[in-house]
Order: sequence, then C-alpha cells, then structure tokens
Amino acid sequence: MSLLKVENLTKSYRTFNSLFSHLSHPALQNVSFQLEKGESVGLIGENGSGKSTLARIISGIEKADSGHVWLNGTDIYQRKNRRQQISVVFQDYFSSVNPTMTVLQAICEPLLEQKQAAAKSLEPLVVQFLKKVNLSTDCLHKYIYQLSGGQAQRVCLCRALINNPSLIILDEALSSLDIVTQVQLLELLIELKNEFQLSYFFISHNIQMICYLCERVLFFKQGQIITQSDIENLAEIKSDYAQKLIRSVI
Ligand SMILES: Nc1ncnc2c1ncn2[C@@H]1O[C@H](COP(=O)(O)OP(=O)(O)OP(=O)(O)O)[C@@H](O)[C@H]1O
Repeated sequence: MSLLKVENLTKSYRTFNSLFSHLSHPALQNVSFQLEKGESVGLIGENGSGKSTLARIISGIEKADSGHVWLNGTDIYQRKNRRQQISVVFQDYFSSVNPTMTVLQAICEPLLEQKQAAAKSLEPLVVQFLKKVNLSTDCLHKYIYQLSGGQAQRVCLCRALINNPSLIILDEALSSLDIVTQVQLLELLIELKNEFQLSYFFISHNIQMICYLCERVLFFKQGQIITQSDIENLAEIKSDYAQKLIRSVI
C-alpha cells in the first residue's frame, strides 16, 4: 500500500469581478499521484501553477472541491490521522510559528494540542530534537524573533518532527535561506530521513535541490501534473515545459 495516494483532486477559487458576479479560477485539475513509504518526491512548476494549494490540501489545511487524499489507506480528513502523520514546513518561517513564542513553546505546540502536557515536562524531548537539527540548547528559551532565518527553519523542522510523522511536506522551505544554509539543511534532511524513515514531498523551484533530496519529480503546470520522471532519467525527459524548468536552473 502506498504511503500517500492523491486521487483526482480538483480545486477552484472564486474571485469577484464585481459586487454581484464572480469568476471561478481552477487551481487544481484532477491531480493524481502516489508516494511510497520512504520515497521522496519533488514538485516543480511555474509561479501560480497550484503547488501550494496542493500542499495545503494534502496537509488538510484546506479542502478540495472533489477528490481524495489517502495516507496509509486512510482518508486524511479524519483529523486524528492527519495530525499524527503529516507535517508541513513552509517558506515563511516567521508566519509558520508565532514569533513571540519561545523555541520551547513553539516546538511543543503541536504536541500540546494533542496531549494534556505542560511545555516544561516536554523539555527533555525538545532538547533531544534540538540536537538532531544541530541547534544549541542555548536557544531553548530564546524568542523566535531573536533567531536567524536558518535557526528559525531548524525550529520549524523540529516542530515537524516532534509528532513522529511519516510524511513531511516542505513547501519552498529552503528558498529564502542563503546557499550555505540551504546545503546544510539539505544534508540534515537526508540524515533525518534515514534516521526516522521519513518521506518528503518537496516543493521547490530549484531542480538541483530536488535532485539532491528526491528520487522522483513531478512537473506541474496550470494545476495539473503534466509529466514526471525518476531523477536518474531526467536527461531523457521529452516535455518542452519540463526541459525549460530544468534548464532555468542548471
Ligand atoms: N486563497 C485563495 N483565494 C483565491 N485564489 C487563490 C488562493 N490561493 C491560491 N489562489 C490562486 O490559485 C492559483 C495557484 O496558487 P498557488 O499559490 O497554489 O500556486 P504556486 O504554484 O504555489 O505559486 P508560487 O510558486 O508563486 O508560490 C493562483 O492563481 C492563485 O492566485
């Protein structure tokens, strides 16, 4: 059984063009794909092609108009399944976590929503996770706004890991970091993947990062997967659109 099965997802947004009429704009059109346990899949596509909409729907933040998302054979809209098994890290770390929380509070928050526990009692666990993402325990009582971008994104990774998920969605999670920090975090993601048997759904405009982290890549255009390829066969891809996206970075 696949870890993730996405079946015929369709989503449209309404935009009002006057007080009384609206236009329906399709963001996703019959999107289907599967991701196996332990596999990491990249998603690349031009701006506005619907990548973040897909991420929000798979993670259960937003609902599709039609279609299904199955995780380990269970519908993700059953809240308890989603919360424990899918985590998301977004590009904008300062809006993903409340900047006035301490690192301890921010990392514990997903667990506190599930369990009746106090942040203090989870401190030893948080310290273990900080070590895993190479953050000093000196950070524990710092506020999020006092961290650098790279440190804040490591905190977001800790938050994502603490629920022991089987799938982490990374939506442009490294895009706003400098190249040195990007490479450090890519290496860290690979270590964490091996240690926790994770799968990643990695959304990026950068095919080089996708090649580094993933085994397969989906090419997205106007809300549809137009082609896909194993990373090792990328040179043989036929689609002009996919070739253009590959050439735009390499
Ligand atoms: N909440 C919303 N309300 C209305 N339209 C939306 C909403 N969210 C996204 N859209 C529209 O849906 C389309 C897909 O947007 P989305 O952000 O998913 O694309 P994307 O591929 O992630 O873009 P980018 O690479 O620029 O981040 C766009 O036309 C966008 O304007």
